[in-house]
Amino acid sequence: MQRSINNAYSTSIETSRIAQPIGTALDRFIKNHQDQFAFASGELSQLLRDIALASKVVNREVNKAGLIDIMGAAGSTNNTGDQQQKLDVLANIRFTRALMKGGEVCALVSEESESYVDLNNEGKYVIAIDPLDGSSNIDVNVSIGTIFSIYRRKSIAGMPIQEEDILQKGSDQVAAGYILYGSSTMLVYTTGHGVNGFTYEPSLGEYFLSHPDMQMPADGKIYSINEGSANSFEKPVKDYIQHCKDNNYTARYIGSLVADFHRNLLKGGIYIYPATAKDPQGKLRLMYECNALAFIAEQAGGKASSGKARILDLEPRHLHERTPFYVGSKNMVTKAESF
Ligand SMILES: O=P(O)(O)OC[C@H]1O[C@](O)(COP(=O)(O)O)[C@@H](O)[C@@H]1O
Repeated sequence: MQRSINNAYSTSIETSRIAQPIGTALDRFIKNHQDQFAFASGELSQLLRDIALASKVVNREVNKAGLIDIMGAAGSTNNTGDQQQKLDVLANIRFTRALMKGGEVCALVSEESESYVDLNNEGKYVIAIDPLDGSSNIDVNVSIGTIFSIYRRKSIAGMPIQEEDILQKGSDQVAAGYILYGSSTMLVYTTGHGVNGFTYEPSLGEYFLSHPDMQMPADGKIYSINEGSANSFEKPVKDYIQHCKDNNYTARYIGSLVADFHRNLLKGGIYIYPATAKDPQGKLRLMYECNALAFIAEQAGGKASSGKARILDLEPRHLHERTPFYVGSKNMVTKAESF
């Protein structure tokens, strides 16, 4: 692909990947993108704006978490037995409220809710969200994130929500993304036409295009896995880790999925959360952690696998289903699978 002379612009690979200058405000970017699609109703655009707005509120809470009594455990556990952090609960409330008010979403699947939440029966979209991922890092001021997947409902708007609306394969996503609350706050998302990253400018309260048309290097030298659980890894995983060490790869593991994924997206690398004795199905949840990152990885030229199958082809059987997760640079994931 021949990059345009002025690198400030992302050159269009397909007509649907649109050229927009770095610094374009998110709102403008979404509008320009929508204009590419004659029949676009604007509801998906508004939904993306609602998510961006809620993330600004959550970002403000995260940034001042140390000052207000929002640190630490909420004293409750979520449906998969994770100790809920106060910020988890708050983030869940913020996103649920924003999506309820917006009106585009008929049902919400959240890590923090046992079953899905009916929002607006007339809504055309279903959203699966991990409001605050990596929450065990909140108290120690390590980067955390929000992960979201957007699907079009299958049943007719206005009708009661059906299981087919909720349990959709990752390949049915119409959009997906994450917000990284790190040294700077970034929103990275795809609507199936490439991946773009926006950096939040708090003094202006707006996201601006900073990483157009993100491409994941096909190869890398970074592997991200919690080797603390290595004793219970299956042999293929142990062999792949040894392969990484034999090739002098660098081990990097923040223990915050969005932060580890984002680094590998930019630099090349592989993130692995395999099956372990403690989590025989892996720890990460298919519907609101893995599907979104798999969609982004593939849209950026990377790959995502359960070790045996393409993540986006997995049929979810229940809301909080877990899966082993291998995601990152295409050749590294293929190599890991070969073991
Ligand atoms: O501590 P472990 O077992 O390595 O797990 C860390 C992983 O779990 C997560 O924290 C996900 O769990 P939460 O969504 O409950 O935070 C990921 O962000 C991270 O990559």
